[in-house]
Amino acid sequence: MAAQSKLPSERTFKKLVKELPALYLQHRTKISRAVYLTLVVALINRIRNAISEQKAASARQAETRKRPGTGASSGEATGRKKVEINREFFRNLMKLLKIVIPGWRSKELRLLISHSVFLVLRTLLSLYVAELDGRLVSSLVRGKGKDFLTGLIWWMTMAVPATFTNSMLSYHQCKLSLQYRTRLTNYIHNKYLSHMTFYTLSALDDRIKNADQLITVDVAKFSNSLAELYSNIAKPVLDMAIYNYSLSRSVGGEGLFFMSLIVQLSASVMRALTPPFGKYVADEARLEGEFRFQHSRLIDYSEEVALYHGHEAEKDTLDKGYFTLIKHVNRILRRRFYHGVMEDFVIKYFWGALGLMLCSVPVFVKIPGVAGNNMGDRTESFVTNRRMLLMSSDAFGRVMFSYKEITELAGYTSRVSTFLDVIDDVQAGHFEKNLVSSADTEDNAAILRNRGKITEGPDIDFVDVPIVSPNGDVLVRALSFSVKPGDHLLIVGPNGCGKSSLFRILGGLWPVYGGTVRKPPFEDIFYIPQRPYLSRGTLRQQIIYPDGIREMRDKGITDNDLHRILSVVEIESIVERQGGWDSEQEWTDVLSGGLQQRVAMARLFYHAPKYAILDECTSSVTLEIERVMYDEAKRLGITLMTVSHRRSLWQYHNNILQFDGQGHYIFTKLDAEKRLQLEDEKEELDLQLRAVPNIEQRIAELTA
Ligand SMILES: Nc1ncnc2c1ncn2[C@@H]1O[C@H](COP(=O)(O)OP(=O)(O)OP(=O)(O)O)[C@@H](O)[C@H]1O
Repeated sequence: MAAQSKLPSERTFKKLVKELPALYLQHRTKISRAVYLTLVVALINRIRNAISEQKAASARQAETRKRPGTGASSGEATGRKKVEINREFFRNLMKLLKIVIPGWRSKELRLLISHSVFLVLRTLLSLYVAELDGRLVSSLVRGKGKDFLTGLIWWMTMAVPATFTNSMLSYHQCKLSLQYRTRLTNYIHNKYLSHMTFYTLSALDDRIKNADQLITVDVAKFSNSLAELYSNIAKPVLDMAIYNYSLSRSVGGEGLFFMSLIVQLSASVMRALTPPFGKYVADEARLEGEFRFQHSRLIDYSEEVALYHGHEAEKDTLDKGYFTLIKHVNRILRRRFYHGVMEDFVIKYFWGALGLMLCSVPVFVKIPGVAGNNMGDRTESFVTNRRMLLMSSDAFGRVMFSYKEITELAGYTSRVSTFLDVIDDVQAGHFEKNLVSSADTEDNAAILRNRGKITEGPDIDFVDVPIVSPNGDVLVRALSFSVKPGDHLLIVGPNGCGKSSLFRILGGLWPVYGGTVRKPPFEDIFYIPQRPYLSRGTLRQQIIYPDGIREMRDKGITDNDLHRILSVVEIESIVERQGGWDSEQEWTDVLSGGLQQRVAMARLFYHAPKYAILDECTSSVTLEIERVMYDEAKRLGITLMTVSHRRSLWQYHNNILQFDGQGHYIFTKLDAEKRLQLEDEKEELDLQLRAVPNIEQRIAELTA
């Protein structure tokens, strides 16, 4: 409907066409005729665009009507996808522009304005230089030495503002790119690091694969591309307008108009033949991200890979990633090559010939109102016109080339804005992840559709809460248990039964699909995993994480207190060994697994929360240290929730939550009777395990 309203009625259109010649003749000067003709072309263009938009809209309507039953033709769908500089691109770009230029008083807008002032200044200076050039050559041809010398002095004088302006332009462009990047990075960091989005994006959603690459590389490329595009478009457009206006004064508006028409037509053909560079760029960035990710994975797990001698397998994966990327880049290179040949031929040679023809107009045709036609005048006007024409065609060429740059910008725009959209979506609680097949059963699907209730209270209480993994696997249908202060809870069960998942729900990382979860505020629960997280920073920061030194001081804790905490877990010597509290190291490399677990326990004692979740966090320490840790935690009044297979830990807990790995569980008191039962179960399991080699031995005997 919107497209229809843009079209004039057939009657108005016919009337308009009839009146065109009469209106043209009413214009007396060359300039007003040129302006008039340009307006007519613009009008025709608008009508043409409106018609094609209307056609596209009706085709879309027809397709929507056709889709149920017959199925849409995929060719048309891909065809539409190929047009990347579409409404969606502009909508996304506007959204990003609002972030990078947040208001009328922003620094970015001020930079943009002063950039524009320098752009205008440079065009005016170039115009003056073109005229000066003509005058200089003319005075040479006429043999006027004094005029020539004066011209030369002016020429050198103009060099000062011209060179300053040029440097200012590149300075502004770089500064703008930097500003855009800073705004966008700040905006993304604020979103990405709030509401645990960095976790949900990678664990609960499949849409964004390499957030790191998006934030570090793609945002920089987008900012660069946007800053470049402004100077690559604003300046040539301005140049074209000013030079064409000046040219029309000496070669006549009609000549210029017909030349513009031919140029327009060839430009349209070129545009139609331009491959979708935007999509190529987006794909390339994605493949680059995947390749980088594979390398950073190798660095993260270098020790494990080295111990497995897994370098050949890793090399295969890396080579595959690299060749996929290079295959794509080569494809783009080939397309760019053919496109470059066409572009050069049309822009440099075809349009150059047209320009020469235009410059010859004042020589062969007497233009009314243009003074003098002797040798000197002709030379002056030819030199000036040719220079202006070269600059104007160069400007037009740059506008044409910028189409390619716009498509590249479209690629980055699409990646960055998709990233922001997915963040919004995920923060609104909507995830997209490949589900396991069991998620399709009606019961499980019903669970996935539901949402439970989360309330705050002094204790932990789960009532009929399902445990569901991010890929839709229902591990436990309805879990109920509670932990009151002082009720230390032991959680046991086979691998993958959902023990850690329970904590992910408690920590608010995974959605609650049903029932009710009551839990204390976030700062009252502290989590210690099997592989403790050691941040970048000083040794002190490892103990007080996630607090900073200011929070530590606010709490009235000193380095001596930290020293005392370390002495509980018997690692106070590391302070001296590692070069003091302020020494910075890659702590995961310099501390052994057991030391890292002790640092994590020290962290727990520093924070002394109401509840602590200990997820296999003492697996690498001796039984003696484990006892010290548990005694100290209890002394500090911390209620413990432990996941562990270690029998030695049973004595520290008075409740047990036991999963069977089949979706069932028992929540009961961990008294002497239960301990005996667990002992029996464990012994039976050990016996079964011990029987396995015997069976293997028997098979070997039989087959021998
Ligand atoms: N981010 C994730 N995406 C998909 N599935 C997941 C994710 N995290 C965990 N799971 C799945 O959820 C199930 C339960 O995992 P969980 O970590 O709770 O096991 P666990 O009982 O703690 O096992 P373990 O004793 O081996 O640590 C497993 O099948 C696991 O594969």
